[in-house]
Amino acid sequence: MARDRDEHDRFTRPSKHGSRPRSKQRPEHADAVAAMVTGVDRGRYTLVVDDGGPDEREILAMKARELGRTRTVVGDRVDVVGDTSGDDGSLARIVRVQERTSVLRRTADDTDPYERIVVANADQLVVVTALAQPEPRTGMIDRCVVAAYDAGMDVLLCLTKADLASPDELRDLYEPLGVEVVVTRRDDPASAEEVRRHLQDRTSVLVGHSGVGKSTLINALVPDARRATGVVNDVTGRGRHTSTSAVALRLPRSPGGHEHAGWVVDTPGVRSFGLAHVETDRLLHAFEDLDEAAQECPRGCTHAADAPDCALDDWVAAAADDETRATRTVRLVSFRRLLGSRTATV
Ligand SMILES: Nc1nc2c(ncn2[C@@H]2O[C@H](COP(=O)(O)OP(=O)(O)OP(=O)(O)O)[C@@H](O)[C@H]2O)c(=O)[nH]1
Ligand SMILES: [Zn+2]
Repeated sequence: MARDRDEHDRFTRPSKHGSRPRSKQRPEHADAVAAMVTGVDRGRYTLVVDDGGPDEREILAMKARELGRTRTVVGDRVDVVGDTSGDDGSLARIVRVQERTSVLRRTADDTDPYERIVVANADQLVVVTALAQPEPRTGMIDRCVVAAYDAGMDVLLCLTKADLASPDELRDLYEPLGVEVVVTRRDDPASAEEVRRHLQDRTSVLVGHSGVGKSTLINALVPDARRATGVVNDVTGRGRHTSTSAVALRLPRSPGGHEHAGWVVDTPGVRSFGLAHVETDRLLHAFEDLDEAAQECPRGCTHAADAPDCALDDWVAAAADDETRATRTVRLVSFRRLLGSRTATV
């Protein structure tokens, strides 16, 4: 499978470039400052330095030429040199990108060989879906779950507009996959609080289709975020938030509380996840029980419903009682649904 070599190598073989300084590095880099990327706009990076500390500040930076093609995305931990004061007009230089703990990727569509990194170092993907207006689309949710599990991230399914329809069906569909579910409605501030508890101390990426209430939710969580809500002008789209790149927003600290309240990354440009880069085995790792059972599968088993001698079917059949069998069946059917979503069109 074709990949963006540069990014792939950095992620899976960090030892090649390593964190040890390379010989051609200039001595000034020894006193580089650590920072996190919170926004990217046409080659200019917004960073936060001393996150949660006494000298916390936002600075602007560009990439040092020596970084070459290495892509830098929101969530990246980087080292910067130069003017890191954050004063008006100051500009620092990013000289290193630290190894990533997670990489949320997508391909533009399922036949596109080029994958893009959406966000680095995030813990959880929050899939915002309206219970009605617009109708929920399980194909889209499935693809988000696959992308998250492939990245090694947890999934929180946030079901909005609970005043319009019941969440029960979707809950039953996603809880067996290990997905946590929260239900919200605009007129119930306690529901936003529950979402906030799930976001505490973590970096979460929010995705959702237009109109699902994502901006409404973000504004409730991050009061100074000012994400544009509602349709302003159908023809020109003017008056809407026009940014299409990801941006990290800090959750406000609770009074007297945490040093780090967590980050939410809004991704206005991401409407769906192409999954051409996802490998079955990586997806399987997100399901511990299935992963273990699949050790008995024939070599090269696809684990699909029509795969001959797939040990996952034996695992269901070998259940000690009806209840266990029912639970295992739901797990396997759900997993196979996700497998299928890699090639389904939405
Ligand atoms: N009935 C109901 N409507 C809601 C709820 N939350 C948001 N809405 C409405 O749904 C519409 C879309 O909300 P937004 O927050 O703008 O949705 P969005 O997902 O950010 O969509 P874009 O702005 O197009 O990206 C608005 O008219 C909101 O007022 C809710 O809990 N119940
Ligand atoms: Zn199998």
